[in-house]
Amino acid sequence: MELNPEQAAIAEHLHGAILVLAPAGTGKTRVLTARLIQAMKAGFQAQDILCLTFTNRAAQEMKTRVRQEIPNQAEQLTIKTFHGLCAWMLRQEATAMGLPADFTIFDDRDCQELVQQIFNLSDPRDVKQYTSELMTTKSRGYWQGDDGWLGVFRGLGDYAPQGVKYQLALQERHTLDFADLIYYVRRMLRTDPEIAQRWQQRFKLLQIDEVQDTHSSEYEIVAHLGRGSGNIALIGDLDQTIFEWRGSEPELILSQFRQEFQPQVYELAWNYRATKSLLATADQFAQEFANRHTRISAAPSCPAGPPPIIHQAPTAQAEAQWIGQHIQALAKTTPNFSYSRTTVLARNHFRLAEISTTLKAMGIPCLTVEQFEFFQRQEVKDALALIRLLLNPFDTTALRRILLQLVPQIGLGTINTIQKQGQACGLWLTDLIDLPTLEDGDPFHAILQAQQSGKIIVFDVETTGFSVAESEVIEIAAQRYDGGEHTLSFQRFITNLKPVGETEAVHGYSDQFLMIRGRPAKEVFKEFQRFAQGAYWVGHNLGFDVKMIKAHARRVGLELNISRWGDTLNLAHRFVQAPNYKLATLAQHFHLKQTPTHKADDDVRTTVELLNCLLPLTLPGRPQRQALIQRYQRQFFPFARQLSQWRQASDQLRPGELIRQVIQDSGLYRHYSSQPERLENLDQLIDVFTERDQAHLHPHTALREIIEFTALTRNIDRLTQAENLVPLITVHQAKGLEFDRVFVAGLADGEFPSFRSVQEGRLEEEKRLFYVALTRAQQQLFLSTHAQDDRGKKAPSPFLTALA
Ligand SMILES: Nc1ncnc2c1ncn2[C@@H]1O[C@H](COP(=O)(O)OP(=O)(O)OP(=O)(O)O)[C@@H](O)[C@H]1O
Repeated sequence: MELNPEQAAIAEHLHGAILVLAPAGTGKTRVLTARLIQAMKAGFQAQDILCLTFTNRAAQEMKTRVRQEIPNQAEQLTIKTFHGLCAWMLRQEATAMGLPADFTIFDDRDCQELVQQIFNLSDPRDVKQYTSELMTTKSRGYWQGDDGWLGVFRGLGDYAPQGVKYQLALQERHTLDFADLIYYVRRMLRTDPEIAQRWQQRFKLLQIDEVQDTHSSEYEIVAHLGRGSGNIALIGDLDQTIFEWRGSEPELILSQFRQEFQPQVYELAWNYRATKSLLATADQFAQEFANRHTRISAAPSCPAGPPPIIHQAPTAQAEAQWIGQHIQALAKTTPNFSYSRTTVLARNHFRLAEISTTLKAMGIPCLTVEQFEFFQRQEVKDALALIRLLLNPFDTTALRRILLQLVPQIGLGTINTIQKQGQACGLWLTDLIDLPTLEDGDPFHAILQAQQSGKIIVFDVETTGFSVAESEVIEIAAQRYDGGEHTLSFQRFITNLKPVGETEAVHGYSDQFLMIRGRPAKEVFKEFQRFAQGAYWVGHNLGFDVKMIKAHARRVGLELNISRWGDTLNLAHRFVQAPNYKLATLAQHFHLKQTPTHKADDDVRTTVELLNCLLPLTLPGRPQRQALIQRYQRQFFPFARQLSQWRQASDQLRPGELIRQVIQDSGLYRHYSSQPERLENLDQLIDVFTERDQAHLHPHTALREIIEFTALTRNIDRLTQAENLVPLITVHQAKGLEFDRVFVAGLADGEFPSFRSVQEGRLEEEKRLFYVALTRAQQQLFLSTHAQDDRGKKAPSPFLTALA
């Protein structure tokens, strides 16, 4: 990869802190990629490097480029978005944080649906606004006092109690929203010194792209991770700050970074992206900024190029046609014309939707806003909800969706009654899709019965990681529980086959210790099976442990029969209001004698005591729960049976095969049989699941990774150059991208700059947004507007006037 001397100096500066602030098109992304390669050549291990990008698409592109140069190491690099990084960290630390280890992630729409229910809203604009406020408050907030979530949501004023309700609903569903990802990581790093220190030592080299759009809570995490090695690079362009409305605080972050890390500052002067003429236009416009940070200069190799074409059409329809005609002409006259190298940008989705209708009618292949939102499409969301429910049996939001769409005998009235009446007695809607619960008539029937006959075993395991296919169980501790009096205990170490590596810091057992004290896995599993024979298994936050122990036993040729088990985390979620659900917090809440220590046998003793406190809490609501189940069980049985069959299949089938079967059996094809486009999308979804399957992972882990991808992925991540279609995208989405030809449409006053942003005092950010639009073009730029729409005359944008 060719670099100029300034770029090369940055790529080679690997030790210590650096700050690169440089204008659009000067090769920041190129340098970051080159720097990763350089670091590995200089001896940094790929697994010690962290690179944060703004989109999954950018992360993917960077990985692909590194792979071309250093094929066998690229996979070990951690190149992620902020949310991807946090999800990955929390997955590893979930148990210590009192979060369910099998949590799933809610996308924006799921959050909005929940907000709509909890805040009882009808106007979609209100739903969006409330959701956004909730998220901002949470990702900024930190809870210091004893008032728990109420403290976090204090900023919401009178609505704080609803904020708490929303949070409890997430908790019940074993899901985290995007703001939770940031929130929990910050809390973890602030409150758990052991974990904080471990993470501080985790990476030896860090680089963060697009720093201008980073929140200070995100910076807090990055700064923490960077403090260990001090090798941290921040890169960005203050003139392209376009997310302050969503809470980014670039000036504050940079001043903190300068103060703490004393970075060497680099600048990049030459723009390699565009023609001299287009750069002169961008430069002219940037003079409008109240506070300009960088100067833009054309690299000597840049061609002169034509000036931008500016056009005012009489109507919006005529403007769209003008764009279409130009694209058609370009396609005819340009050798090797590629539709995907031409884009239409606009300030809002409405304008793009209008233009896409016209372009489609003119036969121009284009990728519309709707197509970008693939994972949000109704039929796709239906199929994803089914899979989510397989992975996470507590996902009430997914269940509500499925019941309303696919189970005709269950309507909103039934769902609301169960949820409302269930709240008072500890019954959840998701209990009604659990076959054993339907058969027993109460979710706690089996555990209460096992308690009476002294047939509960409480257990805990230590493992070498969180990969179901690869990690090993290295310790099992268990106690037979008979009401707390007489206990028979079990405790064994297992010799590991692969080195424990970094996980030693978590469980404290070295390879050497396990070699001396451990025994072969198969022997230990067999003994444990004998010990636990006929008992009901219980543990704290053990959804993940059960998967691990089953998978490990299967690898050594043993089928462990753990069909039913109970979780004290689940009991606590239903019957205890605690600031969090870590074992230690609950031990404190109930004043238990035994406190947990992270050692499996101590934790088992604590869990036994905890169970003693929790089981009596299930008794008062028992008659109401039984009555509710009896009333509705017939309606739920067929779906519960179906789900149980899929769940069994999910242990064996690869994700692509599983989703195909689920889509077929669920009746989704039938449901959408009259809408071929939706059927096509379902088939496309099967393709996504097949393509993204990582064959080396356990089917469950692979499935979870894909579901996480569908939640974390942003619209723009689906933009691929391979499909030869003109992408129609908002300017915000175009950040970091480049195209041969760019059309910026809807440049009317009130639309761009947006009326609302100007009203709210964000004209400067609108200017920067327009600057981002101008700097996406490599060869040609078309700026257009219209003189009139349904509501009357429209003046050209002042941004256009500034270019005249
Ligand atoms: N030294 C170089 N020689 C030739 N081309 C270069 C050089 N450096 C960068 N480029 C090209 O210039 C273009 C812009 O580079 P890149 O996308 O890395 O810039 P950037 O600073 O990240 O831009 P932005 O801030 O707008 O996202 C790309 O097409 C890249 O390949």
